[in-house]
Amino acid sequence: MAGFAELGLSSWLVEQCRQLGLKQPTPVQLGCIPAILEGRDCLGCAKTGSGKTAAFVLPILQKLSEDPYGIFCLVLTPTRELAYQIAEQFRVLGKPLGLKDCIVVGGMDMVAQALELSRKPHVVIATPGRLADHLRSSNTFSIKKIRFLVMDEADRLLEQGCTDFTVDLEAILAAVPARRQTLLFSATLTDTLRELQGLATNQPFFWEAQAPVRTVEQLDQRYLLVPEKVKDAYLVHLIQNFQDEHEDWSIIIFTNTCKTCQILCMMLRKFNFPTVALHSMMKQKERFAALSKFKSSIYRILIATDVASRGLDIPTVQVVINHNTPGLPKIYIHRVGRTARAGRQGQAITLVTQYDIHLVHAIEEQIKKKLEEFSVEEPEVLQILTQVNVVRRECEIKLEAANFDEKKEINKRKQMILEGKDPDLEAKRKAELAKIKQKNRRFKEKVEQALQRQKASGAGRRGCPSRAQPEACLSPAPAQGPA
Ligand SMILES: Nc1ncnc2c1ncn2[C@@H]1O[C@H](COP(=O)(O)OP(=O)(O)OP(=O)(O)O)[C@@H](O)[C@H]1O
Repeated sequence: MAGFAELGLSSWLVEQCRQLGLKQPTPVQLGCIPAILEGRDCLGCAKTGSGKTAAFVLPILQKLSEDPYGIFCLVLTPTRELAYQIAEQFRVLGKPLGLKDCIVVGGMDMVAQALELSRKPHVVIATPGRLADHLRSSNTFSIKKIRFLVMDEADRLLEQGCTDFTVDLEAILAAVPARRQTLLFSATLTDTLRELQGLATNQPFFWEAQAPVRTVEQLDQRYLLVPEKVKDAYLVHLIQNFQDEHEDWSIIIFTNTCKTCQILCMMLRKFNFPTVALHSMMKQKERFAALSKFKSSIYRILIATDVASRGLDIPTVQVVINHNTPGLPKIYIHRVGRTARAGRQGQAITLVTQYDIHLVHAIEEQIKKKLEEFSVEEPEVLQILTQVNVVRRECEIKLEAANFDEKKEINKRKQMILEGKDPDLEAKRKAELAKIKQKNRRFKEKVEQALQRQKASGAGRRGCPSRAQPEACLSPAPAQGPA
C-alpha cells in the first residue's frame, strides 16, 4: 500500500504525519490527496472517523509551503467547536511552516477576530454566520485571492436546517475568487450532491468509499425499545451498568432539545455521574470549557444536542446513546460516528419508543444494516423508576425557576433581529409550516401503518420490530412517577 510519500507529499509533511502517529494513509486520503495536489476540485465522501480532515489539510499545507501568502485558504464548517478542532490539525501538521491561522466563529470577540484577519493569516477557519458578518462590516481583510475553499460537513452547510447558512454562504461565495480549488467533505455528501457539484467545477474528483454499509464495521449498533415515560430510568440504568463494568469509560448522550439536554445533565449529576452539557443555549466559553473537560476525562459523560453530532473527534468515546431516535438517518450516522473512530471499537444504543419505530426502519434502510436489540435487566430498571422520575421532576422545577424557556425565547428574538427578520412574522410563518409538517407526518404515518399491516403476516425479523409488535416486547407497563 502506498505511504504518504508516494502520494506526492513532501518529506517534511511525511515526517509530520509520522510524528503524529499517522503511519499509512487511509483510503479517503489515498484517493483525494493526489487529486488535490494535481489542482483538481474534490468531493470526498467517506465514513465518520476515516481521516477526511487530514485528506484536505495535508495537500493544502504542501501547496502553501510552495507559495506562502495570506489569506491562502478558507475552511468553512457548521459548528464552532469543529472550527477549533480543524485549526488544531492545521497547526500541528503545519508547525514547521510557522503556519498562521485565524478562527472566526460566533460567540467570540469580533474586534479581536477583525484584527487577526487584518494580519493576513495563511488559513482562516470559520463558521459561515460570523465570517459573513465580518465581510459585511469590515474592509480590513479580503478573501479575494484565496487558493483553496474547503467546506467541511459540506452537506450540512448547504441544507436548510434549523440553522440556515444559505444567505451567509451567498455572501461568502460572492467574496471568493472564481479561480480557486474547492474541496467538499462529509460522511453524507450524496444527498446534496447536485448542489455541491455546482460549487466544484474545476475537473472535480469525486471519491466515495465503496462499502455496503454506511456506518463503520467496528461499531456495534443497538436499539432499546422503551416506553416514553420510563426512558430516563433506562438511561440511568445503562450508564450505571457501564460505569460498573468499565474502569476507563466515556459516553456521549444525544438529546433532541437544549432543555432536555440541560435537565438530563442536572439529573445525571444528582445521581453522581460525572456529566457535562453542551448545547447552543450555553455561552461559548462554557461550551469550550465543557468540551475540554470531557476530552480530558474530568467528566465521563457529555450530554449534547446535535451541535456535537458532526465531526468531533474524541478517541476515548466508547459509547453513544441516542436519548431520542434521530428524525433523519443522516443525523443518526453522524451521531453514532462519534465513537468507533479510526479503527477503534465502539457501541451505539438508540432509545426507541413505540412512536419512533418508523424512524428506526428509515435509519436501517439508509445505513443498510439492521440494528440489534440491546437487552437489559428490566426488574433492575423498575427498581429505580420512581426515584429517577422524582429527581427528573425536581430538575425540571429548578430549571423552570431559572427561566430557561424565557431566556431561550429572548436569545432567539435577538438573533432574528440581528439577521434583519421580524420575530413576530417569523413565529407566524413557523406555526404555518408546523401545521403543514404535521399534516404530512400524519399522512406518512397512515401510509406506514397500512404498510405494516400488510407486512404483519410476514415472518419475524432480526432488526427493530414492526409497529404492530412493540407492546409485546415491553415489560409490563411500569408504574408512573409522581406528576
Ligand atoms: N492515516 C491515518 N492513520 C491513522 N489515524 C488517522 C489517519 N488519518 C487520520 N487519523 C485519525 O483518525 C481520526 C479521525 O479523523 P477525522 O476527524 O479527520 O475523521 P473524519 O473522517 O473527518 O470524521 P467525521 O466524518 O466524523 O468528521 C483522528 O483522530 C485522526 O487523527
